[in-house]
Amino acid sequence: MNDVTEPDSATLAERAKLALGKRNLIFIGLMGAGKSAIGRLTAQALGIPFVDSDHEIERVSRMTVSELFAAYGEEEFRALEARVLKRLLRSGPRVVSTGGGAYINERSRRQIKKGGLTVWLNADLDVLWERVNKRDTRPLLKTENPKQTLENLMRARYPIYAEADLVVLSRDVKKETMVEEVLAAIADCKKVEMP
Ligand SMILES: Nc1ncnc2c1ncn2[C@@H]1O[C@H](COP(=O)(O)OP(=O)(O)O)[C@@H](O)[C@H]1O
Ligand SMILES: O=C(O)C1=C[C@@H](OP(=O)(O)O)[C@@H](O)[C@H](O)C1
Ligand SMILES: [Mg+2]
Repeated sequence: MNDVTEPDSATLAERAKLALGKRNLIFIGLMGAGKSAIGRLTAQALGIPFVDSDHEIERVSRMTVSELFAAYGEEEFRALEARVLKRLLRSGPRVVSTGGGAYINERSRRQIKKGGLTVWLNADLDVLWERVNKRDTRPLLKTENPKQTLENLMRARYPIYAEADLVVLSRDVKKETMVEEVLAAIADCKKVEMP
């Protein structure tokens, strides 16, 4: 028999890394989708650096995301986020987890699209809610009815997230399973890296 029928001896992570090439892998999606957690584990599996844009924003500003929203408002936060993302995406390959609103901002979205391969962690409302209601670190959810706010954000944002190169369904399975699905999506990605 010829080579075509032989099993691929390279591991999933190796195949994903090869397919990614020099591009960044950029996680997008709503709060609670798992961008920060799954992004970090995916970077480990790929053996490339990881950075979370919210952490980087907090590091350079020496303020938390909540403090930034309270002191300067969302518009200023988005401007800072766009500047930070531009710098983080300059060289690859690395895994970049963004905050949920980054891809919704036109300027950041342009940079993200230019900056690498995007993967949308798509999750349903109950999964997201179960995860985000345990913490109060998300200023946009400090409303009278945060679950309704989350649902409104889903309606407004999901058509935009859908522009991502890859989509993986985020749900209550082991994080390692999520990572494997992300790696498989990258490895199977037909979009060829441009030189
Ligand atoms: N597959 C998963 N199973 C269980 N918990 C998860 C999973 N993915 C993420 N989480 C948890 O959900 C919470 C939100 O995840 P996080 O990575 O902060 O999301 P995001 O950065 O998209 O807002 C964290 O406590 C994280 O550990
Ligand atoms: O959805 C958003 O607009 C935001 C999501 C947050 O990040 P996570 O998606 O990692 O929670 C953080 O950037 C900020 O609170 C705003
Ligand atoms: Mg996050």
